[in-house]
Amino acid sequence: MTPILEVAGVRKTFGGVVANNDISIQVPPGKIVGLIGPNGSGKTTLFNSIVGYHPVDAGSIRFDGNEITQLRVPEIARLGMLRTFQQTRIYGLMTCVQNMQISARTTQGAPWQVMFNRIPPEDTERAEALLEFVGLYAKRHLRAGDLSFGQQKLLEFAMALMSEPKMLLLDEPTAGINPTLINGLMDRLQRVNADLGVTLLVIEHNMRVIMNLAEYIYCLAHGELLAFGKPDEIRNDQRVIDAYLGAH
Ligand SMILES: Nc1ncnc2c1ncn2[C@@H]1O[C@H](COP(=O)(O)OP(=O)(O)OP(=O)(O)O)[C@@H](O)[C@H]1O
Repeated sequence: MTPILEVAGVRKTFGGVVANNDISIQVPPGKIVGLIGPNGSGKTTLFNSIVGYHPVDAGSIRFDGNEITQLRVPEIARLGMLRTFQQTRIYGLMTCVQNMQISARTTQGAPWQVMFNRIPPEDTERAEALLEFVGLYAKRHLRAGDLSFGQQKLLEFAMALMSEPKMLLLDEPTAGINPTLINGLMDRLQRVNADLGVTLLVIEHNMRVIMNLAEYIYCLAHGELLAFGKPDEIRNDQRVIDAYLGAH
């Protein structure tokens, strides 16, 4: 099966720090793939390279049949790939619905124009349906800044779905989420994948979550690709265990 995302030999340095060295990963369409590794192993840097946040030093990145190595964030987003963040990026003074409307494909101009422009009714309908999907419908008219951190992450996830992406890169979706809400979030991620057909690449430190969610897992350590396999293979891989325990 042709991968929807193909990263080949990517290298990214910051001054003397080699954050990613010769990283190659492939994500098949319609799958959930995990990206794990100890703190500082280069996971977020790889996400940033993939979505065009910064140029890479070497290597190539292809998405959905397009060479995207030289493209920047808005162009890659238009092709259907978005990322979410460890720390949420929402507009705290705007309501949940307004945050959603900003993320709609049809919205033009600066975010605050959402408050003044006529919003297509279908955008509002879709916004409310997605807020329902993530369990925030009752809070749709509250200011986003008044939500808990976990709820803000759900809002950010719903915002990412507003533009009907083909693929989402999720950076620690369960971090900071109340443990009792984590199962509900996992269920929603699985439904987005199965029902909407969105391919997911997920950075996650919660091993229970990623082992249950992902069909395949890549593990980075010290900026290098350390291991790749099914969850059971990764769980039992001595190199992975050593990397997490701090052995070199
Ligand atoms: N903008 C930057 N400038 C300088 N160094 C950076 C920058 N971004 C990342 N690094 C360095 O690159 C390395 C990889 O960092 P990165 O954030 O990609 O790791 P990570 O695996 O996502 O870590 P965490 O799990 O803690 O989020 C680290 O040594 C980090 O300090």
